[in-house]
Amino acid sequence: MQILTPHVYWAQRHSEIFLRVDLSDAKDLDISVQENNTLQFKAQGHGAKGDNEYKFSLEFREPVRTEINHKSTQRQVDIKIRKQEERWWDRLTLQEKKPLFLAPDFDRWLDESDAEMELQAKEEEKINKISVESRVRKDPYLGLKRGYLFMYNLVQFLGFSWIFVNMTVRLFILGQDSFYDTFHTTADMMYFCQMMAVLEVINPLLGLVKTGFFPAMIQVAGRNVILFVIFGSLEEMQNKPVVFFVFYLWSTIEIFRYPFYMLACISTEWKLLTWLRYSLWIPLYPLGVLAEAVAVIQSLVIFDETRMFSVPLPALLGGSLSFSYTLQIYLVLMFLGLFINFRHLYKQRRRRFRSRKRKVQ
Ligand SMILES: CCCCCCCCCCCCC/C=C/C(=O)SCCNC(=O)CCNC(=O)[C@H](O)C(C)(C)COP(=O)(O)OP(=O)(O)OC[C@H]1O[C@@H](n2cnc3c(N)ncnc32)[C@H](O)[C@@H]1OP(=O)(O)O
Repeated sequence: MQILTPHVYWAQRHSEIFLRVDLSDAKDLDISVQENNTLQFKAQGHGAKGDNEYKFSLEFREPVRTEINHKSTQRQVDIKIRKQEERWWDRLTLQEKKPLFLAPDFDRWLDESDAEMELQAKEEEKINKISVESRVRKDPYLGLKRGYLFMYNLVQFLGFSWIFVNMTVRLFILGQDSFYDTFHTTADMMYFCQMMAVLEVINPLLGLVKTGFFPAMIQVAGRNVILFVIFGSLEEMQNKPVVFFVFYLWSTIEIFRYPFYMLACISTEWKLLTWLRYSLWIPLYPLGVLAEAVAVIQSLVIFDETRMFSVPLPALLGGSLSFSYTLQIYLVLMFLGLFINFRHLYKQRRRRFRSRKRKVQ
């Protein structure tokens, strides 16, 4: 029996070499890497010259590991050999002249930069897998937390949408007259939503969201002072047009903010919604605080007249200290709060759009 050389096709990656030996139904395989860094191949099979014993040897360009991975199929023998060092080789063999039986395996062939990209993609995939696995392992309650947040955001979204739609419809039907009974038609829902919003201060404390505790506190406390103390406790304030402006400005941002959070809970993003969530506050926040300041100023006289919440003082000091003094201090705090939250939202906006830009690049 003649001993022949089969056709061998090769390709490489930074860490390994792939050889495809064109031999079908190969048996009695004897494949090894000798100490002189040479691959010895011998097998019985069906090749270009029919059934025969085929053999070849290849002295590699650089050291390889001696362990070999091979698989014989009906059509070919696949061999995988690991390089000793992860490096790109400019050719397979030590000898410069390519053996006649050797050719590139174009099914697997990649040039160096493509192989680097493939390597990078594999690395990224590995890192992503590890980070997802470790997140799931670290936090077995992730699903529960997301479910809770989704429901919370959904309820808030429905509440604020109801207020917004109700006010808009009344504005179209009644025109300016609708300004005067905003409180009586929407206050219950606003009470409900704003009481629920206390959870927005608790959520970051429990580590459920990445929001800063302080900005959330300023936001919730600021609104609740206006809603419960100024509008809720003074009947004289309840039919003033300022209620309309305050409620309308609050609900306008919330009908975009809560759906944005809902999508975040299911790892989804709508670009337009994200843009609205991180842009609408620019006009709405100062207008909202301005409307709230008008409400506080209008209430000062009423608190002075009714002496509601006034602090009793000895007769020598005038009998009582009107709550309006506290509110005057609060007015200053409001603009301080506006500054803190404006800066916070500005940073959030930059972070959000900068990271999106980076992802696009
Ligand atoms: C000692 C008491 C002092 C009191 C002093 C009071 C002074 C008061 C002065 C101020 C008064 C303000 C009154 C308010 C007026 C108005 O509202 S006017 C209308 C316009 N208003 C707005 O635009 C503000 C809307 N509100 C907010 O944006 C927030 O409440 C905020 C706290 C101010 C900022 O939000 P924040 O959560 O920090 O930013 P985000 O980028 O949206 O979120 C950060 C990450 O957290 C995730 N997340 C947050 N919440 C949730 C949630 N519920 N569900 C799911 N996920 C959530 C969010 O997705 C972000 O995650 P990443 O995208 O991965 O970063």
